[in-house]
This record gives sequence, structure tokens and C-alpha cells, in this order.
Amino acid sequence: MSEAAGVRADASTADPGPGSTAADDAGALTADELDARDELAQRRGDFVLDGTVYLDGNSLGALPRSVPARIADVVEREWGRLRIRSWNESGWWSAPERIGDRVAGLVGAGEGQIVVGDSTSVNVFKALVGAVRLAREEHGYGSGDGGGRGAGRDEILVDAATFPTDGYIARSAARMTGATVRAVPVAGMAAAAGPSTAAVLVNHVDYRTGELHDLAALTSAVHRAGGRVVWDVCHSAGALPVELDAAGADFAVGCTYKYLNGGPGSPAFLYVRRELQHRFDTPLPGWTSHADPFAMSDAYEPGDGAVRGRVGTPDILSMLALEEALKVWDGVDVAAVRAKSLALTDFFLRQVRAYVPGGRAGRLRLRSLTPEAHQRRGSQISLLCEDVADADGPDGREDAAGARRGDVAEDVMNELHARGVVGDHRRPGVLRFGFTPLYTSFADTGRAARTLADVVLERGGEVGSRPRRGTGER
Ligand SMILES: Cc1ncc(COP(=O)(O)O)c(C=O)c1O
Ligand SMILES: Nc1c(O)cccc1C(=O)C[C@H](N)C(=O)O
Repeated sequence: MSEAAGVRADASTADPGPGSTAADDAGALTADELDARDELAQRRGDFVLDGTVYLDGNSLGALPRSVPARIADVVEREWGRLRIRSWNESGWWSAPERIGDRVAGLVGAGEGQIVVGDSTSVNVFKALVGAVRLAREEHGYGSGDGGGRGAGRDEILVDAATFPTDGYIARSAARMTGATVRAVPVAGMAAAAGPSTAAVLVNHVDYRTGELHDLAALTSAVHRAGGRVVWDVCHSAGALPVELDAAGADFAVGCTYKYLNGGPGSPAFLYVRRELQHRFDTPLPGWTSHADPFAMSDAYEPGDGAVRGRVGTPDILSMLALEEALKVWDGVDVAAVRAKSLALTDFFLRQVRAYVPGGRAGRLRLRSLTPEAHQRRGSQISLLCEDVADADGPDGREDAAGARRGDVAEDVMNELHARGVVGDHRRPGVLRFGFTPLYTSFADTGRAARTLADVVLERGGEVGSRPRRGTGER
């Protein structure tokens, strides 16, 4: 048995910290025991993995084994031999809605409400402008861009910690619609929504900290204020139950290359709630969203249903890679994925705390930015890693001259990569570890925690001082 696999995750010796929810049955089990009980364990074989511990599926998911052969078939047979016939005979034309329905099942949406295509950034634009236009129409200000200024419903609230692209696009959407943007921390968003709120744009899980926000409660609050809400579910789709329909979400966007494993740059998705679809006034009314695209008419007449979210020709190769990748979800219950995700992140935190007691590793300090409470935790753990011997404060900040000093977290992550543990680093000072329950094992997780401890203790000047059996290892 490897050392990592033999680590006992004993909640009584690890220090789970205030508010911890770690004292569960799993707390007394080793990685091997947890892997033996894991009902998703056999899914790991569906992916191409090597000897590294891959904890970066929240940026780019691993390759499902069946994708290369499917792509070869699409290229050689569907494109190479069937050529133009494939738009109909191979189902290329209807792929955005067909694959949208497959994604729908993973994000709590009924069929006919999701279309796959474009990037998340482009879909944020469609959804946000659509939401502003809808809110204005509902409040009698007309849907004309710019027509709402001063008349009310002229504000877009954006998650203050948003992934940057959402904020950039929101500011452009605001300029186009004559609205203004206000950045608000998600915790204050419900209170901030009011009579001037047209639309609210929120990340379901914070990409930097891994904090999970309450989609249902915030959606209700925005609705009570008369606004419309757009959820960015990039970091929750495929990681935890999203429940778009049940929450009454208006719009949602998400990417498919993270927990859905669609591949680099795989198409994103757009959800428009069924009752709103006929009033969705897209700012990008491309020809493939037309009611009769091949009429090639001068006049735009929007199609019905999810098709209205389309723009131009679908990116078939990426889209069909995604469709194949989604087959790993056949027979998988998202609730089981969530349960395993929480068990993995609990296990990781317990192990790190046991190996680096008090988060102190000589001159380095580790502190979790990810909420302890399960209902507020996504599927990643973010650890702030600072060099406290640095008199000017946390690494990575700008000094008085505006120069960015070295970020010790970046060095630590580079060293983790060199030792076969792949997470990522976000400035300043954040080590991110994403846990994809379909292919991450508890043995992987134990090895990652142990390697992290080795690296920070060495870097912090406490070489070789990691407790070898601090968590009750056998
Ligand atoms: C929350 C979030 N939104 C949007 C994006 C950007 O998506 P894209 O680059 O596919 O447009 C990302 C990641 O890149 C993200 O994490
Ligand atoms: N989309 C990415 C890319 O094209 C290159 C590198 C990283 C990404 C990411 O997805 C980053 C990710 N959204 C994040 O949460 O930081």
C-alpha cells in the first residue's frame, strides 16, 4: 500500500477548524477504504490519465477515452466521405439543441431550454442584453437599447468577485443598452437589487475561492425586485446539482471544458427559461437562429425555443467531441457526484491540516479560502499561500513602485507540477485544486495533500518535518 493510500483521515487528530463539517463517517477511513466504497470509482477508467494527480479539471477536464475515435470518425467518414450530406444525415444541424438537452439533464433543466454553441463570454453577452431588454419590456420602458436611461431599470448588478470576462462583457452590454454597472459582493446582492435593477449577473461558484452561492434564494430575491438574473454556472455544471428549473432561473451560461470534459475550447451553453423564450430578444440574431434559416430572408424572424440562442454555423468538431464526452455521464447521478466531491474536498482539507498543523510551514502560511460549510462549497479547494517573512505583506501584491513581486504560491504550484500534482495558481497567492469526482480518487487526494505539505515545508525552511504519521497512517 502506498503511503498516501494508507493515510487515515482521522478527524479527531486533524484540526478541521471552526465551523467544520468534517466529522462524518468518512473521517475515520483511509484513502484505500474510501476508494473501495466509491460508487463512481469505475468511471475513472473512462478517462485518459497518467501517473500524475490531475486536480485542474476546473480549468480543463481530462480526455474521455472514447473521444479520439469518435472525432476520427467525424473527420474521416462524416466530413471526408459524406461531406455536405452530414448536416442532415449525421445530425450536424440539430447538434446544438440535441447536445443542449444532454447538458440540461446535468443542470436541472427540462428539455428544449439549452442550446450549445459559442463561448461562455459570447453567451454572457446574449443572456445579459436579453435580460436587460426583458426587464425593461416588463416594466414598460420598451426594449430599445438606450431607451431606458433615466426611466428606471437602468442598472446591471455584477458579482464583485466575478470571473473577469463577465465583468468586461457586462460593462460593454451596459454601454450598449444605456445602463450602468454596479459591482456588488454576492452576499449583498439580494439587498442591493431594487427598483432600478434590470439584470443581475452572478457566478454560481467563485472561480477563485470555490465559494458556492445560493442560486434559488438569490433568484427569488432578484425576482421580488422585478429584475432578471443570469447565472454563470461554469464552475458548477457537472460538479454539483444546479437545479435551474426548480430555482426559476431566467438565464444561465456555462462552459463545457471543465467538469463536463468537452475539450479545450469546447462550445459553451445558454439556458433560457421556457416561459421567457418567446420574449428573448437576442442581441446576436444570426441566421441559424432564424425561424426558417434556409429561406435566406431579409427580414429576421426568430426561431422558437432554444434555437433562438444560436448565432452562426455550429463548430461541429468541438461540438461532437463534447457529445461523445458527455457519454461518461450515462447512468451517473449528479447527487452522487456531489457527495463524492464533498468527501474529496473534506479529505483533502483534513490531510493538509494534519500534515501542516495550524497552516504553518516555517515562513510559509497556508489558509483555506474555501468555505467549510458544505452548502457554500463548490468542487475546489483554494489555499492562500503566503510568505510571512515578507515584511510588505502577502506575496504577489504590487509594491510602492508598482512592480509585482514574486508570488510564492506560483513557485509552490510549479514545484507541485514537477512532482506530479497538477493544480493551478491564481494571483495573488492562491493555490487552486479542482476535484472532478468522475476521475479523482481518494488516493490521488491523499498524495496531493502529502506532496503539498512536503513542498511548503521545504520552501518554508522546515525541510523534512512533515509528520509522517500525524493522521494515524498505518
Ligand atoms: C466563471 C467563468 N466564466 C467565464 C469563463 C470564460 O469562458 P470562455 O473563455 O469560454 O468564454 C470562465 C473560464 O474561462 C469562467 O471560469
Ligand atoms: N478557458 C481557459 C483557457 O482557455 C486557458 C486557461 C485557463 C482557462 C480557464 O478556463 C480558466 C478558468 N475559467 C478559471 O477558473 O480560472
